[in-house]
Amino acid sequence: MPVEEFVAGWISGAVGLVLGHPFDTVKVRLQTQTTYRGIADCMVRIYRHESLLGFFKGMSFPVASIAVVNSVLFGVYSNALLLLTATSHQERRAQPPSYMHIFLAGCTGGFLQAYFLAPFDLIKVRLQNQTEPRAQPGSPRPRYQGPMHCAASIFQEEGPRGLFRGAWALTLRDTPTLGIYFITYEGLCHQYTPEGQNPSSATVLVAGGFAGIASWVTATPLDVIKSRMQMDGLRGKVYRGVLDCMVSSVRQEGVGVFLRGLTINSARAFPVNAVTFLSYEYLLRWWG
Ligand SMILES: C[N+](C)(C)CCCC[C@H](N)C(=O)O
Repeated sequence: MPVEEFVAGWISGAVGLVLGHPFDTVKVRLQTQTTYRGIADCMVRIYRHESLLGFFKGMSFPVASIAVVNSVLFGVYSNALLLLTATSHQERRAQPPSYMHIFLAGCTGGFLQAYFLAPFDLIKVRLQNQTEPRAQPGSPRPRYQGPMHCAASIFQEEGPRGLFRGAWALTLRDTPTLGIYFITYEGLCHQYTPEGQNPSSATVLVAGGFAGIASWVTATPLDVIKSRMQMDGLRGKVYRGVLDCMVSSVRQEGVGVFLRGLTINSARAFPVNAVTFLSYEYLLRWWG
């Protein structure tokens, strides 16, 4: 089983993640709190109240965990394609796999990574939603002191299953949309690359960026539900499941609720996934 894909997936994921984290914090706040009037208002208030550091809340854990999550995604995707088409990463340029195979391999990668991602994502969302400014003398202490404390508190208060709160919504969000992610990427690369050649850096950046947008646009409705399920219980409101969360969100806020965070998700998706795919391709060619 080729391991390069796993390592390349890890490094490229980390590069994309740091770049995209400030967007991500604004998104999570907009999706789960109702006090902000929009993206700009949210950014200004985070900056004023919590300084630049406010945008990077909850980042250390995802950076550490992306090693597992992105390597599972890219590693499983690439190895699933190898199983389905019997071609390696390099050979696929000359013999492109069918879109059906790309989609299935992407869905498999998405499905498996969701389980690794679930606890890390839960902790990230809980920390991002703490609005207290960072430790100033006399200020109230936030509920969670950091990622490990957050993980330990959830474990103590809600048991090991508590760490998987929202995991089902996350799996539903990621399985089809990661199929869409890889189809868009491979499709655009194929379109703009002469037969049998490697795509140019510009092509990889643009195809990666649009893959990110296509996948995030389709993922946003379930992303809203996922974030809400992860915050559930902390501030009252108890949803009976994914469907119940959908129905009660729509009843209270209208169908527009599914679009919450769409603009910011897309704005974040382009640069994050452009650099993710660029570093992924180059690492593999370099080791190739
Ligand atoms: C499937 N869904 C759109 C949810 C995620 C796509 C993941 C791609 C990348 N790690 C990123 O954070 O943008």
